[in-house]
Amino acid sequence: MTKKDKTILHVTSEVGTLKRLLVHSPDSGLGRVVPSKAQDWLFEDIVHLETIRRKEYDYYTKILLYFLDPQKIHGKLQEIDAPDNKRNFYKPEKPGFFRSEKVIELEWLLAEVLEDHEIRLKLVASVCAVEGCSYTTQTQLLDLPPAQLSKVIISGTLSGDDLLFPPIPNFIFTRDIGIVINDYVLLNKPAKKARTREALLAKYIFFNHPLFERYRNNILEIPDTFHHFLLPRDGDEKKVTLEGGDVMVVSKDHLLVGVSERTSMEAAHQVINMLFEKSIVKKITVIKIPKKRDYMHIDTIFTQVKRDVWVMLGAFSKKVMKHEDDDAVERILEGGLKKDEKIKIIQFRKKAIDEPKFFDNLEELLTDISRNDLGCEGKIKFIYSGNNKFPYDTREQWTDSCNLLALKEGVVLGYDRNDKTVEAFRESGFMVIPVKELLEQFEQGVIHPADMEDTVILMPSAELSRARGGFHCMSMPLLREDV
Ligand SMILES: NC(=O)NCCC[C@H](N)C(=O)O
Repeated sequence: MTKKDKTILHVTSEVGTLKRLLVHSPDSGLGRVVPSKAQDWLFEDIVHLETIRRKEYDYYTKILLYFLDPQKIHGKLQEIDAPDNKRNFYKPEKPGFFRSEKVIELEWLLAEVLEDHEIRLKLVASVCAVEGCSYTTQTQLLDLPPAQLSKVIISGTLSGDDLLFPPIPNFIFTRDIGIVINDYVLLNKPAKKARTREALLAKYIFFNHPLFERYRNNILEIPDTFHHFLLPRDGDEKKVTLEGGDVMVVSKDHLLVGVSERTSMEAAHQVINMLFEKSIVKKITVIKIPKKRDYMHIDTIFTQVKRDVWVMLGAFSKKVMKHEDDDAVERILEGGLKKDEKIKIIQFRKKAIDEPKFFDNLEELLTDISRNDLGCEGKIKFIYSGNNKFPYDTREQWTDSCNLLALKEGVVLGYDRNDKTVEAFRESGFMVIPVKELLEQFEQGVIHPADMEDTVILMPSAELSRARGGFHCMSMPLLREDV
């Protein structure tokens, strides 16, 4: 990979036109998750590998390339997907791989990092230590060529069905390995053991790949506290865990940090100290959400669509849900929610850190961001999961109705299964188009990505949604145009 473009990392918003991102397409490890282990590996179910790749994720790759690196794909779709080509376009180890410097596949980056002998020694030793491999396995791994080694380290599989260590099926959720904040990268510390190897690989890639050479001093890591090592019980409260789904850059001066099932209060505290000390942002808002599998990270309950449009779960809204039993709703909203099931929002400013500002609900915060950080003047629009109707609100949030990826302002990718949320988008004036149809129109030159506005692109999702993440999770933006 070359460094043709000067700016590699720069993200100052959630909605500026996406120019470069890190992704990882489902590797063979996903096809080896067994039912009794699915939950340990943070999947809701086992998935069908061929379907998740060919019928689902490949569309994501195609649409990303069309928006970010069109010369790789425009006019070539028929040939790319011809059965004779055996999906080689999507496979990093094959000569026909798409090799885009805009839509960057992690397996390919890792292979390039592993070309350096010294790094290969260190990384193989680290992976083997984490996974408890034998010395013989470690030696065997060192003999592999870089592309094959990269594949083995990610999938856990040497060849055929020879499994050396567990797969890391959640590596497709590249959002959770790190987050670009302005010109910095904040590396993550996963809460779940199943995601430990992902963090290790991300660390080696950012610290060693030539692509990020100019940014080595801009890589931020948050350490564990000694309280956590020394105090078995109270130490837990001091545990530092942080996953990218809990971090959102909403403007160049303002960062949101979720405190959730995955991101600890101690991590939020460290992020605040570090980012203020280095003057990376001026304002950090901590959003404490219930520690619940349903919500996992803040990006599972809201994401941004446009400067003045957000999609969110109504449960964290000030509005009463459009529920058939209004009394029950009143009870739930006023008394029914346990204390730790409520959302808490506290905003810190660098210049007056001792005077935090509190927000009562999510809409209040998001409205404040749209108006005061992004300069919107009109009405701020909220689109609710499941059109705010019970039980579709919760059902669709579970299948990532709130976890959308903005390719540019107003043009978002979401799952096709979230019918009521899609209905809400339509009612708010958005166009809705299935990805297959859109790709055909791109190929025929009927539409161009640059001309698209206010559109939800519907992506096939039967298998992907079982992994419990949407396109926001499946992306780590490296470069976005400023809004
Ligand atoms: N940012 C996100 O919300 N990521 C989704 C991660 C899903 C994955 N199965 C996990 O539980 O970690």
